[in-house]
Amino acid sequence: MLKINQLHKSYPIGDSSLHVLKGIDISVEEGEMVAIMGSSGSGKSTLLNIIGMLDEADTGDYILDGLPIKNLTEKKAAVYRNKFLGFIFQSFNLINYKNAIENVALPLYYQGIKRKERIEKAKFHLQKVGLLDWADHLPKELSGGQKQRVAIARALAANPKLLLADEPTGALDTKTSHEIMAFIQSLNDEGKTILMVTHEEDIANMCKRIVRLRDGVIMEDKKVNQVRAEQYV
Ligand SMILES: Nc1ncnc2c1ncn2[C@@H]1O[C@H](COP(=O)(O)OP(=O)(O)OP(=O)(O)O)[C@@H](O)[C@H]1O
Repeated sequence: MLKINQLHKSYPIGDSSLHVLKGIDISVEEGEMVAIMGSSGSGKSTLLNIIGMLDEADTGDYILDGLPIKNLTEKKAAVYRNKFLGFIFQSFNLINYKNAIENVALPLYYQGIKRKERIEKAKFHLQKVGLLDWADHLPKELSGGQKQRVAIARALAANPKLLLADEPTGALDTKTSHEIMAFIQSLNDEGKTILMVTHEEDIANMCKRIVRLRDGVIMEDKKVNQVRAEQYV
């Protein structure tokens, strides 16, 4: 699914620079569910943003689904992003003035899909996350867990090969976190490849593999016995 070789990334800070990723090597196969952990500032989000083609590495190779991701025009990057990737964020990133179904349908608009089909597909995905009855509601009328479900439905709408999640349970209480993780696990059971950043050890243990970063290098990369979230729901 993806292969990264000797990835480096620095940010300019005044006259000097901050070397954030220092030679990352990682491969993720189709069907995996991987947690990226590490203390604050270790480079987790930077790595996820590069994998998500929201940012670019300085040096190193990144191959996504057989395609080398390097020096792409913004237009081409946007096409690949829409085709391959779905994003879930800690703060949901829903559009406040659009209702749930319009939020879910939005990525399909960027794929050039006609309105009727967009709404049909959005309905299907809202149903999948159990929120069809809430289709007409604005984000402010939804609970945190419901907002994250809408965000997951939106991430799934364009049928991405890889789901990227940055602290998807970071803004949720424990019970809701477990409900969301149970749902994410069910997506992985269906074959979706998932990569998530988390601070929480119990959430990471609900993945199948944990990669630990420290100061921009991978300290540990190991398979784990997946804890099923539904037992806590
Ligand atoms: N756009 C940027 N410009 C300058 N420095 C940045 C930028 N983005 C991140 N950094 C710095 O790079 C380092 C790594 O940041 P990153 O967000 O990847 O860490 P993280 O492991 O995700 O941390 P957290 O768990 O706190 O979100 C931090 O020191 C951060 O301040």
